[in-house]
Amino acid sequence: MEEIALETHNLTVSYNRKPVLWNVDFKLPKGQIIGIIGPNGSGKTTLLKSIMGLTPLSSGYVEIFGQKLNDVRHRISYVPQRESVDWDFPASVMDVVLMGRYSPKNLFKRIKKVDKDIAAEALEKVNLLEFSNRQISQLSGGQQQRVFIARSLTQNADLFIMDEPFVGVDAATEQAILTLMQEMKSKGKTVIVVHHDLQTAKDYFDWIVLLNTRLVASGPKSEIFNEELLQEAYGGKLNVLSKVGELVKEHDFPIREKKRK
Ligand SMILES: Nc1ncnc2c1ncn2[C@@H]1O[C@H](COP(=O)(O)OP(=O)(O)OP(=O)(O)O)[C@@H](O)[C@H]1O
Repeated sequence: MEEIALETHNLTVSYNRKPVLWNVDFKLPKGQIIGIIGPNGSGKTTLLKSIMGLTPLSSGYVEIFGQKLNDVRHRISYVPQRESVDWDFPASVMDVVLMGRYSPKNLFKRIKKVDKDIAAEALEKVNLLEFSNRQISQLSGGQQQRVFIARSLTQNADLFIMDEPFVGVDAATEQAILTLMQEMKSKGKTVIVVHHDLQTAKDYFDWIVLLNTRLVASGPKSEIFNEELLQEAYGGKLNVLSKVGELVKEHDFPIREKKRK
């Protein structure tokens, strides 16, 4: 593999002694858009939290750009799941985006004009500049999601980690977020996204990690979208996703991609 952005080694995480991630071991390439996919409760959010040091590991370790989290924290931007945020705190949209300009090392820095310009530019990118002074609690769900992405953009990170950024957003916002991800990729950034929708995963990501408590597979999407692996990850739930057969057929990537070239 080319350069590695992130690797986990025998990662096990338990809640109340019940493992929700079991011996998860993978390496993710730099400069790609990576989807973490799996059914409800398969440990996707827990995986992101353990990468970010927000949940204790039972065993194993994580390396980011070959280093420990604390040495590279300033190079990572994390956008949590929208439901996990308390949206009632009193802060304007601009305040929230400006938070991206602080880091644990400079918590008390003074915000300068350049920071405000960067924040305004990020808000412009997510089409929310006109809402700068609005209280964050007075935005729609999709708009709140975009504010968090704007905050993430101001951090000048090399690795972006996002938990379900497409949930509850309209088609235009979904497209805007995808475009931003592509832009990040074109600048050599790595984007890791938790995503639950198999149907769209095939279009959105370059690389897929299939998770169901343990690692089912990790690889370029052309290698991952086959019925056997999807069955392994989704098991009986695949019957619910009635179109999975079509999905696999439709997803004859190697042939299609070759034709396109
Ligand atoms: N703080 C917690 N305490 C106890 N159990 C938890 C906690 N957080 C998550 N779990 C459990 O761990 C398992 C994995 O949860 P996680 O949120 O990581 O899954 P997920 O794949 O992100 O799910 P979804 O697609 O539904 O968001 C689930 O069974 C969940 O109930």
